[in-house]
Amino acid sequence: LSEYEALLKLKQSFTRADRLSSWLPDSSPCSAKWVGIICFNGTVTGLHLTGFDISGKIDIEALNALHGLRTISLVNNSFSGPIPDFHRVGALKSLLLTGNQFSGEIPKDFFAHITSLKKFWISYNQFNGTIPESVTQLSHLIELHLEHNHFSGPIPPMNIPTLKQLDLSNNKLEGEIPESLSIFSVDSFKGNEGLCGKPLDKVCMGDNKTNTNVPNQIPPEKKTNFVVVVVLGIAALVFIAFAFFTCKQRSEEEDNFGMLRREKVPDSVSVVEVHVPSSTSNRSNSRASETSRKGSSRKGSTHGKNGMSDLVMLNDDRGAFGLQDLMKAAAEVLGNGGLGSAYKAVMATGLSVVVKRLREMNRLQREGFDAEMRRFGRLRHRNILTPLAYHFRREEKLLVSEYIPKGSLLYVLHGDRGISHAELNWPIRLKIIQGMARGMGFLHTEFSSYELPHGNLKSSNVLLGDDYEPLLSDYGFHPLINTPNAVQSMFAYKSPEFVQYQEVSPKSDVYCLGIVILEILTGKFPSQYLSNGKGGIDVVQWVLTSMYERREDELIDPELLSYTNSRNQILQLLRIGAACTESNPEQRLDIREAIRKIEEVQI
Ligand SMILES: Nc1ncnc2c1ncn2[C@@H]1O[C@H](COP(=O)(O)OP(=O)(O)OP(=O)(O)O)[C@@H](O)[C@H]1O
Repeated sequence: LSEYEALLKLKQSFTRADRLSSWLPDSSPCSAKWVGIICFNGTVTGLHLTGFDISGKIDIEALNALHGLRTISLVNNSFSGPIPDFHRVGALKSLLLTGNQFSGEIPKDFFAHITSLKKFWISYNQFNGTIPESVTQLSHLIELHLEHNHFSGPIPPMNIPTLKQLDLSNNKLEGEIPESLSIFSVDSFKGNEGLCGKPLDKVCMGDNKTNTNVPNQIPPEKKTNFVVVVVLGIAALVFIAFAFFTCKQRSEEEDNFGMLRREKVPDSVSVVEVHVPSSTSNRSNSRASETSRKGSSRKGSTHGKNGMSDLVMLNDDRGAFGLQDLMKAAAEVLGNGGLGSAYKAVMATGLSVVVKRLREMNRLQREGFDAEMRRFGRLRHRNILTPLAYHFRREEKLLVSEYIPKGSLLYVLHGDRGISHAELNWPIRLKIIQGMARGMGFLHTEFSSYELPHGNLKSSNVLLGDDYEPLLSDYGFHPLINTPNAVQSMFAYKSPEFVQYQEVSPKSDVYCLGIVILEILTGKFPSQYLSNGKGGIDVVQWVLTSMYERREDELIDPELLSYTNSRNQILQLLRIGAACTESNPEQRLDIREAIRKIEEVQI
């Protein structure tokens, strides 16, 4: 069977499929963009029929003929009966069946043949029986949603390190929660009367029978665990004390970065505006005023007076300075992003700079790192922030840029609703979008051989100049970072192609550009910026649904609604934003098309 024949066969097995009218004989599912079909390199990789009100049978033979199929979403439809033999469809990564009427038991070995699964959602169905033991074989599983079914019996001893989301709530499960799952919250288990053990406050008694809430009593079989915990605790304390003394010694011996180190940077905060307590600030200020010496670094110099490697100036548009000047400056923590922490430093000369400590950039040795930095230093474009200087040591890398007083687009758009936000009128928002697009075009030319010429475009990395001309920062880091760190810290790795296929390309930058465009037009904080997805709004999904339902006006930031004459241009840009965030990179605009369309929008 060819792909189109297989899909038409599948459609025939459905009893209500009114919305699949674009699935027509003799057309190609990928190039003719059949609704609900996701393609990659011309092959069908996803079947996303969410909320299509379809019922009937699911022809597994037909699905089996789609060799590239990796994700199936039939969420919120009306399928019923036992779970189909999805385990016969090869290499599935996501199987999402939430919100149907499936019922009966899941066969014992169901998961043994489908070990590639990363997401398995069957919540809000009518499944019963026990959770099959074979679930423990899903070693890549990230999300497991079984909530609101009728599962009974014990939870299998799952020990899956990749598991990030677990919801077993509102079933009839009983017995002790396996210790490996005690890290999940109470919500993952609530609504199961017979469950006991952590994180619930029901202690298990005897043969895994539950007891009422007696949290302070330690049952005999737990006493050995208790001893082990105490021993481990002491070992951890010894280790921490050792690490503390070693670090302290090292930092005193090695460098003079005491001032920068003294600031305590909060962890796991995506954006923070932290101000140094005034005592520290004053102390730094007074030190700064003691000195009036000139910068100690010259362009290309690498060693300061004390023999310690110094700053290398990349661009002396703002005058030369050295590490000594930085260390004597008044410093303030700006935030702790994925790539490291950022400090504002005001030097004695009055120049304010941002010093970014690059935490994860250990892929290149000195020469490679120098070469990349020199590339950055040569960049000249009105929408690009060219760094001023850098510092390289194996254990400490700093990148110094000019401080831009208005701050980032993120702050101006979602921070306090002060004057800057009021100034974000339609012409200025258009100017920001067009400037960002030009900056991206420039980077895609300059770094055309890079997989990700920017790699980390998001509103906190778009700084706003005095006249609201946007300046892109934190670009071009891809060659410097090892992949696992890049995955954690660069926004391009949140693109759908990475989530689904672990692939990134210059089109991933287009996805990031699209997110910022939608953020600017809707005025909403995109949930895509958060790693746990909690908070903000999934702007991509919201825009898709509202456009599909012809309710585009609700997408526009209420603060732009007074620009009634510009409604069409705003909608035109919303459509461009949607085309940039298209989940299939093949169907997504490429950067040149995106720039051309963005430039066409006139006030
Ligand atoms: N040159 C600058 N001028 C003014 N503010 C800046 C400058 N560089 C960064 N900032 C602001 O400082 C804050 C922290 O920056 P940082 O780059 O550490 O965080 P981030 O952008 O959230 O994360 P990432 O490390 O992924 O880029 C952000 O709000 C950012 O907008």
